[in-house]
Amino acid sequence: MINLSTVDYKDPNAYSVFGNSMRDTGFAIICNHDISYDLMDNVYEEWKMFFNMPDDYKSKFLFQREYGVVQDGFYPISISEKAKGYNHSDIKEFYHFSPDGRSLPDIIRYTNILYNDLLDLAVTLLTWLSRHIGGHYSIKQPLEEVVDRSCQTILRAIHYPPLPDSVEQHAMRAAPHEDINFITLLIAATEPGLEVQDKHKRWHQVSPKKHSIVVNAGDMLSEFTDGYYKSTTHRVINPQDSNHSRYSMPLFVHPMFDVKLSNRYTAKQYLDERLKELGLLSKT
Ligand SMILES: O=C(O)CCC(=O)C(=O)O
Ligand SMILES: [Fe+2]
Repeated sequence: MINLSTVDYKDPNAYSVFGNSMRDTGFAIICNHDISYDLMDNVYEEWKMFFNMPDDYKSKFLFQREYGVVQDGFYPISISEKAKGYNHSDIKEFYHFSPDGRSLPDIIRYTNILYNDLLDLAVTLLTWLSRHIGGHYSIKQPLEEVVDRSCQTILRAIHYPPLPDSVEQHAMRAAPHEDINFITLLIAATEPGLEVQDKHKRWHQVSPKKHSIVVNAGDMLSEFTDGYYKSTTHRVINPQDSNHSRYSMPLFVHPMFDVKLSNRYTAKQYLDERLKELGLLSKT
């Protein structure tokens, strides 16, 4: 069993339901929030259009390794990331958007607005966690104050294509992993497939309603709170029926680079170490 709560954003007690779910499972689902459903639909539509474009169009927006640490731009399937400890690349292509990054493809018009709305929601959710943890543990700084409101916080538009006839054995849409960042806000995907692992290593489907937002704790939040909110392993499994694409959109909220997460790491040191493990930053 996993006690992952759906939290009504307008419930006066929402901070406590949310905080308990994040503490117990590392995950929660937010419904009845203020982000426009039409906006979410429009952003999905524009990214569907982008991913349907020919490869030579998409490759104009290819990410560039020398561009800083979390690079913005397009990541084709051929260079998709490998989860820590896995030999197979995930079966997905994605685009990393941050407002400080390069200019977006012309067809992308609403993503910027959604990014800002999600970031505002993330800050509110972090104030809830600061309030929730307050009674239990003394944090170094209110969680909402460490958020990087620009370059490191990335909205990732993901396309998981229909599966080829011969999927490499063990290759998955997204292999089991924990998120590196502070918290993640994931707009409900267009198809099922997301699963979280409980303490007994059993997998559980996460089935958010359309337009709700799945929130999960990342490793940096765990490091910052001495493990009070733990990041939880999750994955995206391959469907039985392979002829559907799946789209999803996580916002990876990061702390500012110079934030001291613990005695061991600043946010920048922590991120560099993890990106090397994923093969997204060169090891030299
Ligand atoms: O596509 C999803 O539902 C989850 C994606 C995810 O976990 C990630 O990109 O870190
Ligand atoms: Fe993830």
